[in-house]
Amino acid sequence: MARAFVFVLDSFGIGGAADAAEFGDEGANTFAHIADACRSGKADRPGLRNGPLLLPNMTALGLGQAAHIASGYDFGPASAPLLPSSFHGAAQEISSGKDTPSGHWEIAALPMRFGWGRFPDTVPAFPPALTEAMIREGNVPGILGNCHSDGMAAIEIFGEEHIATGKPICYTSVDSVLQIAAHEEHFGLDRLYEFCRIVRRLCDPLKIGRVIARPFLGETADTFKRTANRRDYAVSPPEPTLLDRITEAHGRVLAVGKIGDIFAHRGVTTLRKAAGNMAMFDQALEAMKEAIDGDFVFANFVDFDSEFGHRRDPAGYAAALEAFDCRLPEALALLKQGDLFVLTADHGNDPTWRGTDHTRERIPLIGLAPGLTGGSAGLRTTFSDIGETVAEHLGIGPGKYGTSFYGDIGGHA
Ligand SMILES: O=P(O)(O)O[C@H]1O[C@H](CO)[C@@H](O)[C@H]1O
Ligand SMILES: [Mn+2]
Ligand SMILES: [Mn+2]
Repeated sequence: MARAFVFVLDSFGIGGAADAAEFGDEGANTFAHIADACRSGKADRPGLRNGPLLLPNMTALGLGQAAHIASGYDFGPASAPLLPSSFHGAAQEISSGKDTPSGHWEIAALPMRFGWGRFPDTVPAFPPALTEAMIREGNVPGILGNCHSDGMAAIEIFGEEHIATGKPICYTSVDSVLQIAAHEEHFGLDRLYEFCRIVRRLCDPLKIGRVIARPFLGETADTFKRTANRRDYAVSPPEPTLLDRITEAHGRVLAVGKIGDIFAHRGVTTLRKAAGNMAMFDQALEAMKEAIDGDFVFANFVDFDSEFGHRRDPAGYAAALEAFDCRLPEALALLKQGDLFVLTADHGNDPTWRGTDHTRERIPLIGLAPGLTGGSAGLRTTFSDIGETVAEHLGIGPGKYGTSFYGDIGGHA
């Protein structure tokens, strides 16, 4: 028996996806372009950060090697010594989407190769029958938006009209999402959640992955601010995931952050939530301390994606990575012999790229397995290899989709 920990740095892609061109993302590379921006002084921000990207702890786990495996990128500090028992590699996604559920479900050994519905980039974006049903069943006077949009732009453009009319702001993106922004006080937070539950049901036949509540506060376009009360209403995974397999084997899944929502709370034993990466890190440490043999701690750090990737803010993203890296030793210090600790990502979100959407990229898999030899896991053909490695580590039989790399890093023969 043993314990396993997977921390997902939401959107921390490392480029090189073989199918990036099919997504309009050829050349996108979240990590490399942040590092390049830092190196050339383009990610300096007084009072926030300066100079080259410094990630000594992730570098010691093999981030540089992982980047090189994924795209040939040379991070430079990759020549620094690696920690004993550390391992590194990169993985290609096989799911058809580059969204958060696709990435996480594939990590949890359930790739989604087909099947998500999406709304076209037209105005209106939603089919009239859906819009009519949302208004009628949701008992609202109409909807605003009805288009593809960046979330902050949607609030800036429609927020004041929303307050005046009570019409929720409904928008989408290239992902399989229908997002609903509404004012926490004028519209009401509970009412927004209730409206989202109704829209969730209406979206089921359209195979929309998530309906997302995006509450905000403020009174004018220049003062609107989204709050931490975002809530995702996801469809249930269509087959058992690693989380179900672990709980069936009587292990516990200790989820941190968005993980509960992403898996529609299936296979989740306990859930810890917090606002902001640092508070989330505190929660992840608490989960690590609580974990006993057979348990799996699965944590998501969403700020990288929502605060910096979608906002196309390389300096902010770099600062968030550096802050995360600084805290990593606290997590590593909690590891015992026989534990498996993995840092990875669910997709890319290159803050130097066009638009505001995710980018199709490979993901890093770096970590520490005290007691094992560690080394290179190479380039994996699916994110599911991470889930299968966790399964093998926890003594759970193999699933249908991925291949464990546990043997490559010195695990069970
Ligand atoms: O611009 P915001 O509202 O953050 O939207 C983003 O959030 C959605 C869910 O993560 C993505 O599909 C993307 O559109
Ligand atoms: Mn994500
Ligand atoms: Mn996102």
